[in-house]
Amino acid sequence: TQSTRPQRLLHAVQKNATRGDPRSVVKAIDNFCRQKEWAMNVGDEKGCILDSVVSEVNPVTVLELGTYCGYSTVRIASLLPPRAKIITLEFNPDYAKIARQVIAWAGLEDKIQVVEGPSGEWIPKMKEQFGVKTFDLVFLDHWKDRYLPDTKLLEDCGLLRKGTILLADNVICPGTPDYLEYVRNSPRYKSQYFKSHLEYTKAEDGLEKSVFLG
Ligand SMILES: Cc1cc(C(=O)N2CCN(C)CC2)sc1-c1cc(O)c2nc[nH]c(=O)c2c1
Ligand SMILES: [Mg+2]
Repeated sequence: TQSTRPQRLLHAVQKNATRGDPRSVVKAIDNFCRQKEWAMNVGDEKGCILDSVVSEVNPVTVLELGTYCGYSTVRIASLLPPRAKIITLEFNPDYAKIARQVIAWAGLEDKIQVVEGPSGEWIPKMKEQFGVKTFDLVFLDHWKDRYLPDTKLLEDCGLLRKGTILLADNVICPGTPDYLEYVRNSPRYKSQYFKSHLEYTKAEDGLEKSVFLG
């Protein structure tokens, strides 16, 4: 039976990365996507912007919407202080299965909780299920049509605090116009656009960083 692209990406990690070395896992995935097959990881160019935001925020509690194969999950977790945690939501069970193995190869299982299912159903359960009070950082990288409704849900569920940072991938390509319009015009956010490129291509894309003002 034919393998899937996430399975081939996992095999590239197991073949080329060192167990317990998150940066080698990130490098192995980027090399696979540059040399073999494009895949929708945030990539190294936008990944460096992600790294700088994570390092600046120094979050204790992180929410990632959209795990895919765990590339950005590993990238973020490798920068977190010892007791910090990241909860990552993935709708697709096949992606979640691969991500758990990529995360295990990086040796970051203790910092990461992969949760399978729709973000719209899990966000309202964050407090009761995972003992979350508020998130310090939210990385939106799941589905363009869910960025705005899930942001409003996070607000309504009291999961954002004054100073929480929302960082959104793909605001240009594939594009999230309704989300951009909201965070750029709402008095409750201060937004900033980081121009970059779609992973592994020359097409324009960027990250939008928005501070929740409470
Ligand atoms: C699937 C896909 C195809 C894209 C594209 O324009 N392509 C032209 C150029 N060729 C080379 C690649 C394909 S961009 C993109 C994409 C990229 C992300 O970072 C995503 N992140 C989260 N969730 C998504 O659904 C998501 C989709
Ligand atoms: Mg993306």
